[in-house]
Parts: sequence; structure tokens; C-alpha cells
Amino acid sequence: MQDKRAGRVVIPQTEHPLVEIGNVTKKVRRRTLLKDVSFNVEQGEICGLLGPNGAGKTTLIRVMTGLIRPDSGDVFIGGSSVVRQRENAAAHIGAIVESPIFFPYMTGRDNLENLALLHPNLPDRKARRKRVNEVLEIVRMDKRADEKVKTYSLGMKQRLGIAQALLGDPELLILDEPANGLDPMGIRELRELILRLKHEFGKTVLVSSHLLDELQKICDRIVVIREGERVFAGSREEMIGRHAGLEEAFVEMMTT
Ligand SMILES: Nc1ncnc2c1ncn2[C@@H]1O[C@H](COP(=O)(O)OP(=O)(O)OP(=O)(O)O)[C@@H](O)[C@H]1O
Repeated sequence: MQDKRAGRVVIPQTEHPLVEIGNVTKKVRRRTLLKDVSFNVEQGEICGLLGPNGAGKTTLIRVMTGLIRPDSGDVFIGGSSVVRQRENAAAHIGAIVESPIFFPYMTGRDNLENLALLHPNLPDRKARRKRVNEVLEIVRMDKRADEKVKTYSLGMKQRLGIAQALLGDPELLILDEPANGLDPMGIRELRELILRLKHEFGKTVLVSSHLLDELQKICDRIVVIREGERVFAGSREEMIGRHAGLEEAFVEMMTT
């Protein structure tokens, strides 16, 4: 819903959080990768998922996107269970879990038009073309859209990946370490894009990253996972508390 006067999106107030993660446990053989993890993400928030290497962030994202099933607990996206109503839940999600894969000898636009064929809400060529143009503009790739993907920088490929995730106009975007390998300009463009997705398009974003300065700049909510357990969930301000910044708060949390 666009509020033209303010130029910002008015987020409809719903009864439930967009994301509800309830007591998720995941074991592989005898190892517990996630232990009773619970937290919520409200509509229109940017939520940062932090944790040391091997903490279980990607595993949690794989559960959220329905790629793997939890042993117990559940995740509700827009009220739909990823375990029992996987397709309904998935309809709310656009995600980049591993690096997005494109055909390098095709243009960015052709790659997106190809992927748009998979979206049930883009039934004909005209609808697909229109949506591809929209997402290219959102990620500021419209000027380079007709060049081959092999000529793109890593940052451009990452933005094209976000354009792909946006094709179905999902309410929730899940980005697993999207800033990996990007140079400072690429990181800045990514930051601006994520903030624009929230402010102009009303998207909810869950982003995992080890770049704490970046998360401090963009996140409303922070969730910290350590050894498969949720050790913190709250606002950015609550997380920082008396510390100078997110990094100091995180380091103390990990060392006490
Ligand atoms: N299929 C699997 N079988 C066995 N162990 C696994 C499997 N998948 C993940 N793991 C282990 O689970 C732990 C959590 O992995 P995960 O990738 O979720 O961590 P992460 O927090 O995303 O780490 P990083 O920050 O390094 O990306 C790791 O020790 C990993 O080796």
C-alpha cells in the first residue's frame, strides 16, 4: 500500500508477526544443529541474524525456506506452516540461500525472464516482462539489464539475485550473507537497496551477516544464535545496551 504523500509504504497492521519461529529443533545424526529456537519478526522490520561460524544460521534459514524439515517445532510465515503448508508459506518468501546462479552468457534480463516462467502469478509474457522491468528498476540494474551476466561485478550479480527473489513480490526476503566478498561500494549499494526495500516497498527482510557495522546500520531487530541456541532476540537498541556498538555487544555476548 503506497502512501503517495509521504512517499513511503504504509504497512498494514496484522494480528500476527509475519514470521513466527516456534521451538525449532534440528538434529543430524546425533548432533543437534538447532535447539529449541524461537523468535518472531514483525512485518516491515529488518532483522539481523548473527552468530559465529557454525552457529546454525544457514540451517535455520534452510528450515525457514522449507529446504529441510525440523525434527520438532515449526515456522509460520504469514500464518502458514512451512512444515504442513509449505507452498502457502513459500509464497510469502523470496530468498537467496546460496549464491544465486545465473546463465553467464545470457543477459540479466533474459535470466530473469526465464526464472519468471516459474512464477504462477506471472501467467503470460506481458506480465513477466512488466515484472522483470519493475524488479530491475528496484535493484537499479535497469541500465545494465541487456548486458551478459558474465560482464557483471559480484555486487551486480548479488543485486540481480535480489531481483530474482523479488519476482513473485514476496512480503519476506531472506538473504544469507549477501555481502560476502563485496567491495565497499558493493556493500554500500546493498545496504541502500535493503533499506529501500523496507521503506519504499514495505518488505520485511531477514539478513544473516558477519558484518556487524552493516547490521547496526540497517537492522531494527537482532537475533543471535550460538551453538544452535538462540541467545538473544530483541531490538537493536536492546542488543547494544550500554556498549559502544553492536560489535562490542556481540563480542561480550560470545565471551561470557
Ligand atoms: N547436513 C549436515 N550434516 C551434518 N552437519 C551439518 C549439516 N549441515 C550443517 N552442519 C553443521 O551444522 C553446524 C551449523 O552450520 P550452519 O551452516 O548452519 O552454520 P552458520 O551459522 O551458517 O555458519 P557460517 O557463519 O560459517 O556460515 C556446522 O557445524 C555445520 O558443520
